[in-house]
Amino acid sequence: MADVDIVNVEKTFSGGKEDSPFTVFQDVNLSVDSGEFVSLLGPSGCGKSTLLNIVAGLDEATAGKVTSDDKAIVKPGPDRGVVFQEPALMPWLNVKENVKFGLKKHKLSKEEAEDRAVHFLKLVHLGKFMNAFPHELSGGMKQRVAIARALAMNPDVLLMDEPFGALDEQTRSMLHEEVQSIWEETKKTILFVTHNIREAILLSDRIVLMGTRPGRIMEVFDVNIERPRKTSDPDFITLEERINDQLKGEIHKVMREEMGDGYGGA
Ligand SMILES: Nc1ncnc2c1ncn2[C@@H]1O[C@H](COP(=O)(O)OP(=O)(O)OP(=O)(O)O)[C@@H](O)[C@H]1O
Repeated sequence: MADVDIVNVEKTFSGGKEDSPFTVFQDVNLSVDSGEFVSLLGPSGCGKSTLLNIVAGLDEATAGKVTSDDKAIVKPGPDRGVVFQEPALMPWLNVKENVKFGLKKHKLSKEEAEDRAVHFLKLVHLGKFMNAFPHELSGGMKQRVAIARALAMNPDVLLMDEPFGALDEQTRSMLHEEVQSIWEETKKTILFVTHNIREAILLSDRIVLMGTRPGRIMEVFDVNIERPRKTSDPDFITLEERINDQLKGEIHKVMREEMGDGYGGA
């Protein structure tokens, strides 16, 4: 297990809009405890994916520092697994081979790699589909393979960027249950990007609401609701409304700036 510390982080893209430097966010500070489930929520473009990519080591902060267990993050590492919205499986490999492929750098014996792949595929309920090929799977099943692939590498931190964004409501809901039980069983530290307020409340210990223009952390909500959570729970509804009000205000701000006088929203 490991924690993540994001200290005074800024990200500026040099070739931003109209080719001038574009600062996505500044002074972002966030500590994620070991074993904690934290969601990043915010309007499109506020920099959720950019921040996640910096923690993954796939992108670099312009200023500030990001550490995991006090070690500076400068590149991707086996201590951090990433699951994206698109599962990006290799079509020529079957399900088990796809999971084992991710283990190549781990220098495991053949038996160990096999055991790990089988264990995590069973954990995501794909025990019967180990020999199937990606084109034979539904979107939800493909995403389960991607989750098993990330977990098989045994990372301390799991970084998930809208992993269920492309799935239908029912599949999404099943995967919510699976992610919760995996998290409870493995006690991974999870940083989870989503647009979906309900998804964030269902899964997280804390929800970090990000705003845009300038990108920043607006508010951090503790989700003190007993698990398993129900969307009909009065505490759930109250928190959903609080977050929704803040998020709506932020989205209207973006629309007003983009559309000027032509915008008829609140
Ligand atoms: N490589 C890049 N070069 C220039 N600008 C970029 C680059 N990557 C992202 N951006 C800009 O940075 C901002 C933040 O993007 P990012 O994808 O992190 O936002 P997001 O909150 O994850 O959005 P969404 O919810 O729509 O996925 C956007 O305005 C985007 O256009």
